[in-house]
Amino acid sequence: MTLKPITPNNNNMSRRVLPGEIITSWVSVGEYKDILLDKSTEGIARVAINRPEKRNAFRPQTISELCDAFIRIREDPKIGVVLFTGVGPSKDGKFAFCSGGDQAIRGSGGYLGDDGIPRLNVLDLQRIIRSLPKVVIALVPGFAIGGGHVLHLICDLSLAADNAIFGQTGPKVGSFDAGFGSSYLARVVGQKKAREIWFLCRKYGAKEALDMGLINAISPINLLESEGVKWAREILQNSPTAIKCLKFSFNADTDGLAGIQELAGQATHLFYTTDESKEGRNAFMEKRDPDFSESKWLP
Ligand SMILES: CC(C)(COP(=O)(O)OP(=O)(O)OC[C@H]1O[C@@H](n2cnc3c(N)ncnc32)[C@H](O)[C@@H]1OP(=O)(O)O)[C@@H](O)C(=O)NCCC(=O)NCCSC(=O)CCC(=O)c1ccccc1C(=O)O
Repeated sequence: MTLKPITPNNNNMSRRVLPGEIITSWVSVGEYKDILLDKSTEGIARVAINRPEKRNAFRPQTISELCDAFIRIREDPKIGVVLFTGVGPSKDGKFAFCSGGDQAIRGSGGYLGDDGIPRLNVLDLQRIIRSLPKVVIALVPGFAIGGGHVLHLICDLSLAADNAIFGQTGPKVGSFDAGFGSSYLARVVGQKKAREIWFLCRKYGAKEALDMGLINAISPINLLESEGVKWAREILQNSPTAIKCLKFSFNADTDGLAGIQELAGQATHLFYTTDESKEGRNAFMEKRDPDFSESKWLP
C-alpha cells in the first residue's frame, strides 16, 4: 500500500505503519478551502497547501488562508514546531510542495482574487513565517518551484522526498523575487550558486539540493512526514526560549533592523519576568518612585 503523506481528514490510526515510520495523531482545525491545518497533542502543527491538481500553486485566497493558519499557530502556546507541506499526490500521481503563483489568475500588477484586486500577498506570508516564534520545517514531497521554492527557502529547516525538484522560474515567466528569494538564497547557497539558480532557471534534484546546503535531509516519500515528526520531537525536547532566541538571532544577521526588533522583543519578554522590571511597573501603578536598589550591576 502506498501511503499519502498528506490526505484530507487523515486518520493515522487506520493506516498501516511502515517499518521505521513514526506517526502522530492529527486533529483538523479550521474551515479552509485551499489549505489544511491540523494539530497534534504533542506540540506539532501541520499546514498543507491543498491544490494538488495545480501542483499546489497559490492564489490570493491560498495565501490569505496560510497567513490565517500561521497566525493561529503563533497564538497557540502549545505548538512549538510547524510542518509546512503540500497535499498529494495529484490525479496523475505527482507530488508538489508548491509551484508558486497561479499563473492562470495573474493579472496586471499581481494575482487576482474574486475581488479583482491585484495582490502579491505571498510577501506577507514570507514575513509571518520568518518571524514566527516557533520552528517551521518545510516537508517537500515533490516540486518546489518559483514562489513555492521561496516558501521552502524561508522555512527554518527543509526536509525533502528523494523525488523532490527545486528551482526558480521567474525570468522565464516574467517574474522575480528580489527579496528573500534572491538575497537570502545567496546567504544559504552562496552568491555564485544563487545567481546560477535565478539566471538559468534550471531544476535541481534532492541530492543536488542537499549538496548545496539548500535542504537539511532527504527521505523516501512515504516516510517524509514521519521524518518531519521525528525532527519536531527532537526540537521539542529542547528549551523553547533558547530556540526562539536562536531563530531570531539567525534572522537578525540577515534581516537588518526588522531582525533586531524580533530578537529585542524576546529580550523584553524575558526582562518582564524579572523583579527589576516588575518594580518599575509596580512603582508606576503605586504612584511612587521606583526602588531598583536590589538590582545588581552584574558583569
Ligand atoms: C511545477 C512544474 C515544473 C510541474 O511540471 P509537470 O509535472 O510537467 O506538470 P504540469 O503539467 O506543468 O502541471 C500540472 C497542472 O498544474 C498546472 N500548474 C502547475 N503550476 C502552475 C502554476 N504555477 N500556475 C498555474 N497552474 C499551474 C499546470 O498548468 C497543469 O494544469 P493543466 O490544467 O493540467 O494543464 C510545472 O507545472 C511548472 O513549471 N509550473 C509553473 C512554475 C512557475 O513558473 N511558477 C510561477 C513562478 S513566479 C511566482 O511564483 C511568483 C510568486 C510571487 O507571487 C512573488 C511576488 C513578488 C515577489 C516574489 C514572489 C515570489 O516569487 O515568491
